[in-house]
Amino acid sequence: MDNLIKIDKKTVLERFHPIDKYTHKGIQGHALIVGGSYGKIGAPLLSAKACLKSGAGLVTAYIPQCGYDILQTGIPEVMVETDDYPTHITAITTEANIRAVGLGIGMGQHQETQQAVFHFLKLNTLPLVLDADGINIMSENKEWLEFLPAQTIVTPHRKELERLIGLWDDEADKMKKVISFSETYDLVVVLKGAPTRIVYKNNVFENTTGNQSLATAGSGDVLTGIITGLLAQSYDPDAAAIVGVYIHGLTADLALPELGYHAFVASDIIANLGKAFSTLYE
Ligand SMILES: NC(=O)C1=CN([C@@H]2O[C@H](COP(=O)(O)OP(=O)(O)OC[C@H]3O[C@@H](n4cnc5c(N)ncnc54)[C@H](OP(=O)(O)O)[C@@H]3O)[C@@H](O)[C@H]2O)[C@@H](O)CC1
Ligand SMILES: Nc1ncnc2c1ncn2[C@@H]1O[C@H](COP(=O)(O)OP(=O)(O)O)[C@@H](O)[C@H]1O
Ligand SMILES: [Mg+2]
Repeated sequence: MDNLIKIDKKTVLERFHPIDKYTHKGIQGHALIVGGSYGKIGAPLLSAKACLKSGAGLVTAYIPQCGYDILQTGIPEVMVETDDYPTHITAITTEANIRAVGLGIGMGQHQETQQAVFHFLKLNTLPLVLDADGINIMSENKEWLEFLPAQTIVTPHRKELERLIGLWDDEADKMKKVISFSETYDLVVVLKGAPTRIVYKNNVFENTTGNQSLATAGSGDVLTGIITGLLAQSYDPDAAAIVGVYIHGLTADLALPELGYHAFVASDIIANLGKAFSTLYE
């Protein structure tokens, strides 16, 4: 592919914003993580934690009631707003002054949740990351793609992509279809995999960090949190995606000597975020 740009340290440093000495949490931005359902509260917990540990000043998780104690105990730094319903999300509202939203992880596709997404999208103008069931719900309601703000970031794995754009013949056909999809709806598409590629405005970026340790439950939920955290810090959406996938992959490379390929879990991505971001200051 002739327009392929490698995501390496140089590409990332061109887009990275070091944290200013005189910043405060208001400047660092307030992110909203929307997701979770009964049995899948771990997803927003991991995502919200990763979001905060990627530099967002404040993070609120919007989850169904059943996740309240879990979130508040799992990460006391994160604020929580709950839906009126116990097991899944039925409305998406917040009192907070939010700068970026990550939506869909562990959320399920209950009919009421789909309606909640519809009403949210009709009013929302905030920068947005859509993952997991956020993507699956769009696949079930393709006419809603029109409501997405410009440069919304979508982060499908292979199956989620197939639901969203349909099957492709081969790799070249897939990239052609994704580029066209990205242009039609003005989306930053993060094609998760080995390697992860990012498609935006006819440019294709390919990540150089990460390894098979990342093939573990919740690693995509963590990526959503990282990218949402960067968006909350006012990164351009394509830059947030590029810096996010690089840092996410780098955590697995840095942890490899200690954890190997087997013992690495999604929480280890979060545990290694500090080391990964620090390499950008060296
Ligand atoms: N602790 C929690 O709360 C967790 C909650 N989670 C939440 O669960 C929900 C369901 O998400 P999900 O991705 O597991 O299900 P789904 O979209 O049906 O995909 C399954 C099929 O797709 C494929 N496939 C999957 N990954 C692929 C990849 N990387 N690369 C390529 N292919 C891949 C694979 O298909 P196969 O290869 O077998 O044909 C597989 O059978 C979602 O809301 C999520 O946030 C999870 O994050 C886990 C931790
Ligand atoms: N073999 C691999 N090599 C590199 N990265 C991988 C590999 N397998 C999975 N990943 C990464 O792990 C993440 C998996 O995301 P996803 O499938 O959404 O997980 P989950 O839904 O369980 O959170 C993606 O960022 C993907 O690129
Ligand atoms: Mg996922």
